Amino acid sequence: MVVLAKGELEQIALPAAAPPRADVRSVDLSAPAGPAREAAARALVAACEEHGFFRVTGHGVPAELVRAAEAAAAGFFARPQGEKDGEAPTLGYGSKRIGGNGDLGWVEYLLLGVNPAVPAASASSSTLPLRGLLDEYTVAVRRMACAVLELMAEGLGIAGAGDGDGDTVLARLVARADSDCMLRVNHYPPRPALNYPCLTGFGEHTDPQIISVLRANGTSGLEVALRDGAWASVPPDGDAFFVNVGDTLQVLTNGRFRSVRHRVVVNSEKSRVSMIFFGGPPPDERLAPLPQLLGDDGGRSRYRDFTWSEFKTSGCRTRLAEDRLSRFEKQ
Ligand SMILES: C=C1C[C@]23C[C@@]1(O)CC[C@H]2[C@@]12CC[C@H](O)[C@@](C)(C(=O)O1)[C@H]2[C@@H]3C(=O)O
Ligand SMILES: O=C(O)CCC(=O)C(=O)O
Ligand SMILES: [Fe+2]
Repeated sequence: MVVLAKGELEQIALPAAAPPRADVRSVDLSAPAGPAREAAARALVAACEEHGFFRVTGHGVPAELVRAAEAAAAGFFARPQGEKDGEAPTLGYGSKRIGGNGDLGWVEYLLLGVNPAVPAASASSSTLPLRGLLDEYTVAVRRMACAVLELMAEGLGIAGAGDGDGDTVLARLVARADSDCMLRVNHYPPRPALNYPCLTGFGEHTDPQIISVLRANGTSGLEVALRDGAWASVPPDGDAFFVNVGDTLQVLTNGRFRSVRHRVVVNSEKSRVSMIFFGGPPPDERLAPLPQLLGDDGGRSRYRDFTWSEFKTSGCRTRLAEDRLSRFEKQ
């Protein structure tokens, strides 16, 4: 349940709007080596440059695992409020407050680190099955995120830039044992019967990490900002995965890829459950445009170097909608 205090509803009310449908590009991760894979890699790069957003097909994540994780999450959100609140320390349960700087949304959520020291130890007997399924789901989606980054490296012509262990430079940033990855499960209850036609579910923002892999239960609500700033709605698709370019990937590509601004609007009678994997780098990783990608800009980097923990610390002080990269841009 999401309970808003007097005055808070006005903060998240939105005017009725039906943005046009986004033209979401599809990338087939299962394309066989050769011309088909080269075409998929080119399509991926074009989508990241143009929109910072695309759909992934041929992803290899078992549908049964997705359904089971989503059903277990929906079951958790249906529990009594007191039980859910009790899982704040173990499952990162929260409601209506996003981050610590006053952002509100018509949402309740779970927010989990992907590399906790002893994952199952923090789960109670009643949340153990949910925790186990979310862990299994995360492993599968993280693998997919790395496969997307491998294909991306091929499309960018930097696939030989690994250290010989098979992973390319981009995939390795998310694959390492100490990579700072997270899983978020959001539940947007149906829009309440009020005077407002639309509510902010999750306010507009860009994701700070390298890559986000999102899926939802076939309920609409996700919108992406186009280059001209206009919103476009992402058609609901219960079977697909969507990928967002994050701020860090914008930096690594020296601004060639676009960290996509997105939001969730609640105007549906159906509840929306989404699961998002955020692939972030290890805390001490120094981030800067990849040298191989500086060519197009005459060798000039648009961003100053920073570590992921520096970026995270500075980002945690910002409101959701703020541009977190501007302070790292070179003049
Ligand atoms: C307002 C905030 C919530 C957020 C941390 C921040 O200070 C700014 C970035 C927000 C965001 C957006 C993407 C992810 O949902 C998230 C977990 C993340 O890494 O950055 C959230 C943060 C959060 O909810 O704590
Ligand atoms: O719940 C969604 O569909 C998107 C949420 C989102 O953008 C986020 O959690 O960062
Ligand atoms: Fe997001």
